[in-house]
Amino acid sequence: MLRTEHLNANYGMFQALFGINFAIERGEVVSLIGANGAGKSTLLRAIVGSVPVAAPSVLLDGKPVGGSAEIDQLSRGIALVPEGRRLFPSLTVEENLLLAARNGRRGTWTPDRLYRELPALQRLRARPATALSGGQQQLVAVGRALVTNPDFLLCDEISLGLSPVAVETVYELLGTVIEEGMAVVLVEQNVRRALSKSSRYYCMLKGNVVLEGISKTADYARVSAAYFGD
Ligand SMILES: Nc1ncnc2c1ncn2[C@@H]1O[C@H](COP(=O)(O)OP(=O)(O)OP(=O)(O)O)[C@@H](O)[C@H]1O
Repeated sequence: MLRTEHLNANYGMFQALFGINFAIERGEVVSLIGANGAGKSTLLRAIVGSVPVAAPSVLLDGKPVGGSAEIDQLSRGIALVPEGRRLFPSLTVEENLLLAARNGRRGTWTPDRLYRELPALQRLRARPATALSGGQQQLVAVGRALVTNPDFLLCDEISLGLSPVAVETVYELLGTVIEEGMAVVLVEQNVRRALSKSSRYYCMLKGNVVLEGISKTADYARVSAAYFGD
């Protein structure tokens, strides 16, 4: 299990997270919803170590892993697909994937497997990553995390700004990943999609978790009130 315990996070003097208790079991799909600025990205960044936190507040299987660099979290099986993708612009699709694979763990996800799952990506492998469409770049961004073979895949707004067809392709890939037992955290702007793809959800507001529950039985009126802080 990956969890945070009373996690606080600051950007300088500004406190972005207040005592967050969040947990995800191996193989589980959990969504994280909330308005802009609620702290969803900060929570994911804190888990992978790109926002500093007190070491005991992020725990993997009961052991503190907070405060480590992102590359150390990859070796522990925690990978982030960051908001805005952040591909290396000077590298090709293939180079982006190979670099990630080298920093991650060995497993069933390799660049070749990814090309088999996504033949369109195979044809683009020699292109600079930034010469791709938004949807294609998002597939590379998800692929880059997948080839590190994580147990926990943290996805930050992977459907933002994509065409409906591109969103479908990205979620099809995630579907395969989930079926094979990888745990996924989904930060999603689209609340309906978030709830339909996850078994549990957390709703954040102003750096706090204000509501959590089972996605299937979520009461939309309550979720909406928590989301907007009514
Ligand atoms: N690098 C940073 N420096 C200072 N403040 C930041 C930084 N990144 C985020 N914040 C602030 O932290 C708070 C939480 O932001 P965060 O990006 O985690 O929210 P979010 O829920 O992911 O929203 P969004 O959907 O807009 O990404 C916001 O008030 C934001 O302005």
